[in-house]
Amino acid sequence: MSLPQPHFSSELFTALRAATLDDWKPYIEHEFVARLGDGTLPKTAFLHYLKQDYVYLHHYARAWALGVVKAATLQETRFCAYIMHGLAHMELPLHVRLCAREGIGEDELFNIREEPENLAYTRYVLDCGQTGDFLDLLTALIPCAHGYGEIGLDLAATATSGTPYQEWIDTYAGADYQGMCHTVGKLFDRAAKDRIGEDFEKSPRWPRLCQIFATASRLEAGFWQMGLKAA
Ligand SMILES: Cc1ncc(C[n+]2csc(CCO)c2C)c(N)n1
Repeated sequence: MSLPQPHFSSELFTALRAATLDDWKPYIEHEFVARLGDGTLPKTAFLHYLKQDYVYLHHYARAWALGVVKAATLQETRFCAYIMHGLAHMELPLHVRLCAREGIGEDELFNIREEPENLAYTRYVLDCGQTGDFLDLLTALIPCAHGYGEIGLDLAATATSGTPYQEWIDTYAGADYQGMCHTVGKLFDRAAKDRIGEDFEKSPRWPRLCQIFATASRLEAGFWQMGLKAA
């Protein structure tokens, strides 16, 4: 079955996704995702994922902060600072609230032992930003942001009614999150055009961008698999 086309209207995302579909599909169609949709994902697996994700989001926020440093225009700086602020003050507190309902406090969250899959992914993204430029960094960040947008849309269309994960699905399928993906996609295209021109695939940097995008997608699939270990 072929995946539906997402609507993020980023030319570069669309091109990278098409070029690396063998790594993209196992992320988007992972068993963890399917079981969020049909409601069979054990709560232990979801909570394990959520606790690791708290630490993940901290490092992900640091990576957007690195974007502030690597930005070449004030618009890029402002945008990265805006996303980082949203992560620190909205996304992370949401995880804290979800975990608090299960009796897990924020101290425990901050001090959890990071799984190797989590360490690998977060530090890989930061390393892409440190060794590369703003475009390399964004290419490592996009599979996270856009992948969840695509998964949200897929699940909103296919989920079994009554799944306990409906709130999670609605968050990522919702207009706010989809709008954010759209805005990030526009920034991504602008950043690419400013650095490698309009014809992305002809740039000498294209193979490296594909490699970064595919690696981040594989690390996302690994993150889902890590969640299932607690099932
Ligand atoms: C492993 C992992 N990958 C992706 C996301 C999704 N995500 C991370 S930050 C953010 C909001 C701003 O981009 C979203 C949707 C996640 N939570 N955990």
